Amino acid sequence: MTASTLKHLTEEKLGALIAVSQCKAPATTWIRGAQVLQIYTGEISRLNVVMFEDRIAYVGEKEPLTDSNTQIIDAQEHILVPGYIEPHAHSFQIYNPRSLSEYALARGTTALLHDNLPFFVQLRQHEMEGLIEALQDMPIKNYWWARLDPQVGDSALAQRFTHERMSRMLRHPAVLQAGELTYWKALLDGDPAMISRMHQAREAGKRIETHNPGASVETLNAVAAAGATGCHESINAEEVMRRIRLGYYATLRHSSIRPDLSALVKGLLDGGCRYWDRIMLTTDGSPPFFLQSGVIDECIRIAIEAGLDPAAAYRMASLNPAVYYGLDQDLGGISPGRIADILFLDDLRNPTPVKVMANGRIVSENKVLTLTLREVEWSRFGIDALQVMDPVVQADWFEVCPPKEQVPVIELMNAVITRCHFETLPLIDGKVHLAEATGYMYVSLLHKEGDWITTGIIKGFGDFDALASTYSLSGDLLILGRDPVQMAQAANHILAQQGGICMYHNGELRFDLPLPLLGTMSSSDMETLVGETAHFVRLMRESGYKFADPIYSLLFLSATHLPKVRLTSTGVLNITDGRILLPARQLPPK
Ligand SMILES: Nc1ncnc2[nH]cnc12
Repeated sequence: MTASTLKHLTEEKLGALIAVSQCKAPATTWIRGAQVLQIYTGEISRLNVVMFEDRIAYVGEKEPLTDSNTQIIDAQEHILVPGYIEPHAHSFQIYNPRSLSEYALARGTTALLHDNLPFFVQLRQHEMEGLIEALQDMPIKNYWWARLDPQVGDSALAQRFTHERMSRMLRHPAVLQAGELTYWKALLDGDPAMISRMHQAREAGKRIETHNPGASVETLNAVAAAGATGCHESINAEEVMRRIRLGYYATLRHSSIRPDLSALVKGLLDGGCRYWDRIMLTTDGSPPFFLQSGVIDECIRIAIEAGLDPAAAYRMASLNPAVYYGLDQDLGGISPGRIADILFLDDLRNPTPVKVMANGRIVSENKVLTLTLREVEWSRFGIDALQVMDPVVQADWFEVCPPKEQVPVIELMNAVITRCHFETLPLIDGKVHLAEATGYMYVSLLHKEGDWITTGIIKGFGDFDALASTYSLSGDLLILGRDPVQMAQAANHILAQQGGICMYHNGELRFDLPLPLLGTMSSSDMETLVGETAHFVRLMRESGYKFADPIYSLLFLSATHLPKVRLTSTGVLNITDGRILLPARQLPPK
């Protein structure tokens, strides 16, 4: 390991910081006369911020020693706040860790914690570590989480979580937390492998994020007893308070599937909440279209508009995560000794910075980066086109042959929650026939290398001829539609291009988004992806999709951490009791 997330602090630099702080050596940068939000107290004062290279040496009323090399930035018009920290990024939602980094940095998010899930399950360990390293030494600080479970019912993926790999991940200096813990049920049932992973995380001194939607006080107690320290699943103020009372940090979400932040802040204010220091903010892996109005800057704006004292809102986005992850000696405040990640605002009520300074250099003006982040050579880390079967999918692969007269139908209740009804649908030769059944579609999960297919019937997803996607949590192909012939055409299209999302209607390709990185990520920049994904959402709405985010619906149809029915390698699975409602079919060997 050579690179590091924070620039190395040498003894020489420490000496220089002391000298600059006392005007015994010239500053390299002096931000003159700005109003500074003192994040530790909430005061706003007109102060000088003085730097040696990438670190702050002095904050106060005195003027620094300068020389001809000192860069002086006049900031009388600006309010300075610390760089924002996104503690919960799923950096594979059509964008990739680098494109998200660029976009977030341009808007003032100077540190990200990335989910390692698809990378960890698909890459070899040295590739995973290579990827982490390739994203180090940047103006944006890229930290990671280490998953404890694969979040899909696939034993091959579960086997990748070996003791040795977990230990390497958890000891990695760029990994700040374990989680998110979605198999908490197995942990509470005493699963030795899960207990061992929690123990490893604690021994490594890492935070543990859990994923406990709707959890009771009893469940939260048990998960905290097992070592969990944070949870981002609160959907009302009482759930936030329940977590804080038990010692958790609570992260409030403004995400495409849970845009709860405004209501949470209002609920907490109405309830007289006085404890905001253990609260953080996240966009929780929202797809590009949802990030159009910003990243953590947008979360702060929403919190302020909901009535929160601006100083508290900024603290939730900077100091609180820095303290939680043990980084506040280096990040989270504009104060001596810290890295100079400083945002220049026009107005405290507008958190989108007009200038972003990271590591002591201006890196963005008016949401446009003024430098280029280092390229990542994805293929060096095994991040390539998805290895898939040949494009030989046939229409009859999507047939659904229910064992009894009643067919288990998956109903989408919102963007991500499903439930199952047993319904009577037209059958021809024992196969479900949807030609006359409005609102119902065929849905399949096809193993990416063509070993098996799980088929079923879905309603509530809209009404279109065909959609195929390699963007799925299990990494397999999700294929939906009313017309099996076009479904096969759509599947073959994305197999031929080794990854992507496409839609066919009336025999025509209506939408085509190649995803050349592991079938879930594009190599285009975020601005392009904001447009592409907004277009996809529009098309889906026109096709009858009614919920907040069709991209998440695709991702999670194969994710077994959510209720109540999912598509898996063994069949259509009832999550509640583990029953297979429709078994997967093995496909003939190629
Ligand atoms: N648990 C999860 N896994 C993957 N992506 C997510 N986005 C939000 N929650 C997620």
